[in-house]
Amino acid sequence: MHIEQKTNKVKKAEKKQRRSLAIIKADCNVSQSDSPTLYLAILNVGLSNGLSEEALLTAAAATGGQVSQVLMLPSKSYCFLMCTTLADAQLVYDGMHNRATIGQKGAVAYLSYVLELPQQREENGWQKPLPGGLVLLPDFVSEAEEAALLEAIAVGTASPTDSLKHRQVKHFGYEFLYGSNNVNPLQPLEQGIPAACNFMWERLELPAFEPPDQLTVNEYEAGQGIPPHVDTHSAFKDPILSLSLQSDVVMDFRRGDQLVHVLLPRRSLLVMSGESRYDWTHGIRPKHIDVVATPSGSLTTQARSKRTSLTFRRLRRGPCDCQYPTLCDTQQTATPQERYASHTLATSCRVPELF
Ligand SMILES: O=C(O)CCC(=O)C(=O)O
Ligand SMILES: [Fe+2]
Repeated sequence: MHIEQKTNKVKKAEKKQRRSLAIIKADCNVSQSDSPTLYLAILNVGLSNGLSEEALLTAAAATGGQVSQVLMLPSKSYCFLMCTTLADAQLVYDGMHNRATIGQKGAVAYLSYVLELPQQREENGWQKPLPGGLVLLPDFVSEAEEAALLEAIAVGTASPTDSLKHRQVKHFGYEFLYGSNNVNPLQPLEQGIPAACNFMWERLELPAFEPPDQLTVNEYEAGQGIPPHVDTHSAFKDPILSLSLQSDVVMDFRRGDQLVHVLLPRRSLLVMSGESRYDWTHGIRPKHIDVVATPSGSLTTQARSKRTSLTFRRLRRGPCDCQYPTLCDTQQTATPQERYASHTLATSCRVPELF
């Protein structure tokens, strides 16, 4: 009886596998391989039936096999992995084939070795150089300094805490107005940037650095994020600084069809200047688990916890004169008169649905 049941399970798997392999051959021109390869097709589960990249990587990691690339295809009930070595691919195959119930309603994954990955439509955002002008300074503050900063921003805020759709914010120096994506330079808040932050400016060692006069504190619960946006050009100068406290997170930078993932470790400072400040959007996807690259280049998952970020900026007080017109609210203004007026009017950013 037991053997009979097992045979049925194997038969069902083989049937599903054959059907799915015919589909990926037709869809992506990818062929099955009878002997192990680095490439695995994950059949019967995919984006179309609720499988996430994180859930797939978590299941693969549980087999002990290392994965170096994931390819999820929109609206498909299959996806692909590339493993780091053949031994890794075999571990993932043996550990997941006809075992891993990672799809919706416990749908089981069937695996098959394939000769190659399909022609990639989505870029792999991990193997890319950082956008120009983006600098990440790990361990910029110590744990003791992190605790002192959290204490300093928790007390005596002049602006009330705002509860945005997806996160909590507080402002110092000037309030950031989410309706217009701008600040009113004529209305400083009673409370400026806490003096406890000042030790950071010397540590930066940036020539001709003007200390910031505006601070936005974002508090993200695990699973919360911020939509892709560019900080309004006419509102703030270059650079923009973002200090990550309490949790690591992955920030995505995008320009046209380019995508670069940047892991922001807890206690690191991100300096956005030049191209990265003006010509790329930045955002954080609302997820509980991040996919991150390991030093050896393979991919793994990492759970987020509550993160507090401190974004330090300096008001521009005039139109923007950057070299990057695409996302520049000043340069996208229609007439010279409007261009002149843009530094007094609250202008909205060109990236819609910002916050
Ligand atoms: O949380 C962060 O590091 C980024 C916040 C941000 O981009 C902003 O407030 O404009
Ligand atoms: Fe921003």
